Amino acid sequence: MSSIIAVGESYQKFNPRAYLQNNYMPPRADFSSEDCVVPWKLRCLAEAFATGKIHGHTLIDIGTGPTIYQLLSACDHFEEIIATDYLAVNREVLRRWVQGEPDAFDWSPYIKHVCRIEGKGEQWKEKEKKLREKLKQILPIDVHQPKPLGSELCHPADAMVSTFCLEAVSPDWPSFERALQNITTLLKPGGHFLLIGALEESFYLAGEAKLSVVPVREADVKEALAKSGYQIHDFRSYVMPPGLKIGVDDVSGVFFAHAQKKPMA
Ligand SMILES: C[S@@+](CC[C@H](N)C(=O)[O-])C[C@H]1O[C@@H](n2cnc3c(N)ncnc32)[C@H](O)[C@@H]1O
Ligand SMILES: O=[N+]([O-])c1ccc2c(c1)CN[C@@H](CO)C2
Repeated sequence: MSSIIAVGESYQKFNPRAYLQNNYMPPRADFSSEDCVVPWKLRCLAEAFATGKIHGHTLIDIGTGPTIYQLLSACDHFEEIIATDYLAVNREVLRRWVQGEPDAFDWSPYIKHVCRIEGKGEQWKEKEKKLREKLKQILPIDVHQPKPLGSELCHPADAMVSTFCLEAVSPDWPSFERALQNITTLLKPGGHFLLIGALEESFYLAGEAKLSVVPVREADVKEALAKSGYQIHDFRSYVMPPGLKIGVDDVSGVFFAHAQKKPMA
């Protein structure tokens, strides 16, 4: 288990601002082309919610980090959104965005893009206000614990999202699969799960921190989801173009999975 402790220690140096700079600013955050990675991720999420299949009272995001893009299409379909992260610094970054602090990261290009692709004529300031109102809890989490939230969550969530967390916090494959089992206890039977992650990545940088990543392939993710009792509705992969391999990691691509936890047998 010491390797899980080593992962936790490596995250103490995680710098949210550097992480945001590396992954959520140009060139990776280029909205001029649908071929760019960030528009691809936002489109996967918008299309999943546009099916109308994913709705309910509470959605939980696992390993939210300092980002909110992954919640922009979700916020129209839930009353309450619970964000979670292992690091207090990330929970604080989220709180500052929710409170509209002037020095918070500017997500407006993302919010404008999602309003555009959703095509509902929603004003971006409305969507920003709606997400801030629904982001009611920002909780500590450790996906390596059988009860990742401790005793915090009183009843299972109606839906779950997780982006770039499991493979970035698991020292090896068995640990990834155990973490997936652990977070699956937070989702109600029949609940939908949207999972985004890195393909065949072994490290990424976040300021002083160099984080180890367990390299995963499409087949591994599909197998882990099946073993954790999910039916897969949609699975897509994005190949990282050379121009977006900028030295902040060695990621080969990004996967998107829309899965549903099978009802109790
Ligand atoms: C690569 S970042 C992903 C952030 C964000 N979801 C995104 O899409 O960019 C991984 C996140 O996992 C968090 N994390 C680290 N150890 C964790 C653990 N044991 N359980 C849950 N989250 C953890 C980190 O604090 C970090 O915010
Ligand atoms: O291309 N992207 O949009 C993007 C966004 C976030 C992350 C990556 C790539 C690759 N590294 C992961 C951490 O394992 C985080």
